[in-house]
Amino acid sequence: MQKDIQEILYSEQEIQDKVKEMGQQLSHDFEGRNPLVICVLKGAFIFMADLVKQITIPLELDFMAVSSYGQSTKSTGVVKIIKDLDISVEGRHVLIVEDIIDSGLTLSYLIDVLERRNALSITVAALFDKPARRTVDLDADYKGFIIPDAFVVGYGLDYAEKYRNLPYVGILKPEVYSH
Ligand SMILES: O=P(O)(O)OC[C@H]1O[C@H](OP(=O)(O)OP(=O)(O)O)[C@H](O)[C@@H]1O
Ligand code: HPA
Ligand SMILES: [Mg+2]
Repeated sequence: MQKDIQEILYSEQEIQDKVKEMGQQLSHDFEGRNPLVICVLKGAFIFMADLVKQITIPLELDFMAVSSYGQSTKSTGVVKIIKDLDISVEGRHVLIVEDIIDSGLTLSYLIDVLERRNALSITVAALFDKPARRTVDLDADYKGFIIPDAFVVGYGLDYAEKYRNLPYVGILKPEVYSH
């Protein structure tokens, strides 16, 4: 796997430090609100697991699986719900946990769905933000790292379902997906 990585952007330690900082901030900001924390599968599964361990207030969590990239490094533009939530968002303070915001299509679709289901508030925490690729006007409330316009993998992020188990985040060598 390592041989397919062009450059490591953030080490395991740098990611852990950032996640801790985000968890502390969220613990403060969501005090008394019993948030429903939603993990956007599959990419956010590691971030979610690490983040909730750093949040010290009561919360509930749930999972939603959506997909739009499939076997490609470009969004298909069609966001599909593969697994829906079990817990109702109606009247709840919702915190969406995402690994990355790229085009913004996934999140704008999700926010729209949750608004129509009458969530009381919707907040987004994303570990990585790639603003150069945005096609919709959208910003996260809590952002970990701003990254360059490159396809990245690791720490939950995949290319064609691979590399999710790398403990760091790196840029995938273009020759891995360009043939
Ligand atoms: O801002 P966008 O351009 O919509 O890209 C971001 C989304 O794309 C990835 O999910 P993907 O569809 O690859 O599913 P996965 O999480 O199962 O890998 C990633 O995990 C985000 O959810
Ligand atoms: N890497 C992996 N998955 C993604 C990316 C990325 O850079 N952008 C959107 N989904
Ligand atoms: Mg993916």
